[in-house]
Amino acid sequence: IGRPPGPDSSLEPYVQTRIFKIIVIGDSNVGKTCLTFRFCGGTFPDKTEATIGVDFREKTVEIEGERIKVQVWDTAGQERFRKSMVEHYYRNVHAVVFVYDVTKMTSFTNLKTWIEECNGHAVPPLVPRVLVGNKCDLKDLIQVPSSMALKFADAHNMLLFETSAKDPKESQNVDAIFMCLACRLKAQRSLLCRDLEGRPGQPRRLEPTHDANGKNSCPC
Ligand SMILES: Nc1nc2c(ncn2[C@@H]2O[C@H](COP(=O)(O)OP(=O)(O)OP(=O)(O)O)[C@@H](O)[C@H]2O)c(=O)[nH]1
Ligand SMILES: [Mg+2]
Repeated sequence: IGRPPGPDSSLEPYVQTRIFKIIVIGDSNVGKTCLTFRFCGGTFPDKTEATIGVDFREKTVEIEGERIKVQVWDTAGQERFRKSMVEHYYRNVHAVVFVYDVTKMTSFTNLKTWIEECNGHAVPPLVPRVLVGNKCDLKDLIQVPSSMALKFADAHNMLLFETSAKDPKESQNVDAIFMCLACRLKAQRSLLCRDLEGRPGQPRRLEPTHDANGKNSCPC
């Protein structure tokens, strides 16, 4: 049982597009809005204002033939613009992207506060987290050495991406942040579905088993 090989339009009504909720967290001004804009819209915004509450952006991507909706929550970095929203950010989140600005050391040292906030909201350990150092185009102004960031990422079991929302040459790298998470989530969930399928009497509508190997083709 499962989905037959190849596309079959007669199955479409049964195959729901899955939605992965990914939140983007970090100090104000590190470039969360610009990074999410780059991923979802493909461009760097001319001008941004501090995010109030949350802005939703989304992009539908295809991973191994499955369409997945990546729903990106661009959160506010300023305390006064986020405090009433924090519970919503973390509810049913599938993955977390922590962002700092490579030209601003305080945005890096504050990461521990952001991680504490995340841990304080009972985000399950299976929820993947990645670390993003943004504004790498400002080469002469770098304050956070890669080695320091890498050490921190390792200690917190996160992958590190150093990139720039502004530099068009980096756009593939920005995409890779979200695609890597989407691939990981897909692989995780396919394993879960396979477990469910093994049990008698369980509905089998979700996903075929062959995706359990999806990990191998993940870009990271
Ligand atoms: N040079 C450079 N500037 C950037 C980059 N990304 C963002 N910026 C600039 O940094 C400033 C802040 O960017 P935002 O994306 O609005 O920052 P934010 O993290 O969303 O801030 P809050 O919404 O207040 O939390 C803007 O002036 C952007 O143009 C980048 O990769 N390189
Ligand atoms: Mg913003």
